[in-house]
Amino acid sequence: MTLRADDVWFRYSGKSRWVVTGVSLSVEPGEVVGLHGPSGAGKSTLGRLLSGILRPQRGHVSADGRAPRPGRGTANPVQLVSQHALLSLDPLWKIRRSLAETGVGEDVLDGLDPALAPPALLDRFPHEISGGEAQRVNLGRALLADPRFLVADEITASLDPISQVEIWELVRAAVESRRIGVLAVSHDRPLLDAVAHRVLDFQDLVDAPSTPRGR
Ligand SMILES: Nc1ncnc2c1ncn2[C@@H]1O[C@H](COP(=O)(O)OP(=O)(O)OP(=O)(O)O)[C@@H](O)[C@H]1O
Repeated sequence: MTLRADDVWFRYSGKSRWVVTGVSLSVEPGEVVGLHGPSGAGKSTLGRLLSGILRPQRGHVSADGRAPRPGRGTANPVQLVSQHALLSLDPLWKIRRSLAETGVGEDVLDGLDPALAPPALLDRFPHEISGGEAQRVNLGRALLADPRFLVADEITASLDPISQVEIWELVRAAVESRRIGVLAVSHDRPLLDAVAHRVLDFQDLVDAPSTPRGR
């Protein structure tokens, strides 16, 4: 079971520049791989490709040999968690309902690991919780979907230091107890050095020519 990108090329429209140019990488179960690079390089785009939200125009993405697909009845084995936790939560739904969206019954949530479904937050709306709490809920929702891989895109970029530590402890616990693989995307190199087993530089992954051969 490996999350793989094989010679992946992507651009947002036919006339725009290629954002992801010939990228190959792999993430193994139980491994945290850091992805570092400057703003605008294409890290988030690669994260969306790896979680199946975007499809490459060339090359392949696979998790356990199959393309990850969000929203096809069964839970996506590659869950994406992004920086903007509050935007990921429906403002009209209580946290309980957002977490239950993963397929866990709303009534079952009270008995689950409080780290994933914090009891004090379940009956609040998103506007009634802090940014750190929202990111904890967002991460809990991704983990309740029982993924094999997590793409964590700047998940603590806008949080205070204590919330940052709490969130990364939760990720590391999931890596160790469930052996999920994590791609941790950030432009904060010291953070990646602290949380990842190895760190890739986006610039080292991209193919030198800015268009795929044969086009
Ligand atoms: N939905 C979109 N439509 C068109 N272009 C986009 C879209 N999303 C991103 N881009 C462009 O793709 C390029 C890469 O963006 P991306 O968000 O992947 O970079 P990033 O490395 O994650 O940057 P940051 O660290 O600032 O989040 C940028 O030039 C951006 O303007």
